[in-house]
Amino acid sequence: MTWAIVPAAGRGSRFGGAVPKQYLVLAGRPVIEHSLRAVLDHPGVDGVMVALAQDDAAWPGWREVGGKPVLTCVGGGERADSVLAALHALPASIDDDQWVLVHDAARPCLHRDDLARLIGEGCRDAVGALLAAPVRDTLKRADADAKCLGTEPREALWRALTPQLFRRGGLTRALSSAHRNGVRVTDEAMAMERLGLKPRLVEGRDDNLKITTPADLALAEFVLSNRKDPSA
Ligand SMILES: Nc1ccn([C@@H]2O[C@H](COP(=O)(O)OP(=O)(O)OP(=O)(O)O)[C@@H](O)[C@H]2O)c(=O)n1
Ligand SMILES: C[C@](O)(CO)[C@H](O)COP(=O)(O)O
Repeated sequence: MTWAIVPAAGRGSRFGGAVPKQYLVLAGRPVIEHSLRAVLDHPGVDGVMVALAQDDAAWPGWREVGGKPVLTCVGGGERADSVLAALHALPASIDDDQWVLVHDAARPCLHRDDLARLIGEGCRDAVGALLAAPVRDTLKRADADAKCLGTEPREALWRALTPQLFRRGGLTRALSSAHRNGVRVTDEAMAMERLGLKPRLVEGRDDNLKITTPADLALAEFVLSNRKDPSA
């Protein structure tokens, strides 16, 4: 029913350290393995294309995970470039109408219930969908000196998460258009929005965090070690 794309070509500059964060050990496995297993555990996901950095020496070389095929390609300078490279590298058997699930390698705590709901609701939407979490904090806009300029209304604000689910052809066209026009898009939904499309937000768990700094890795360790069923 669908293939996954896992962008994993980042260098983790905000995290720091010699080893890119997607290869650090979390609850006994590399961060990326948790993210791959989280998407491949769904019966509707047939395989995964992983976008790697050029000459990625840390990639373990898996050719399958959980009995499903793991293919790799070389990513690009920005996350969107890596996703676009992976879209082009997908097997030709995956036609333009087929759904593709894009999930950050740096989001190891994806819960199976969130994925099931995203796929269930997203596949019924004409455009596609993404997991997102409603903003629950008061949001401030600041000046260059970190002085409050005001408070932003948060009623309609959500934090975009991953996975994000779009059809291969439409997503390829949207990301290609953004690239051609020099527009930096930070997620797949933004590329679709640019074309006037309205992806559906599917509420996801707050603990589907992205590993960006060392504090996030400690939090992810807590999240996974406190899940009743670690593969949940
Ligand atoms: N050129 C890039 C940049 C990022 N990513 C991937 O996109 C996901 C989210 O990106 P981010 O958290 O920003 O990772 P990094 O770019 O590695 O982090 P930083 O911005 O701190 O360098 C990660 O799985 C990362 O590996 C990618 O595939 N290709
Ligand atoms: C795709 C994403 O995880 C959605 O929140 C986010 O945009 C990635 O941003 P990053 O700066 O590339 O980590």
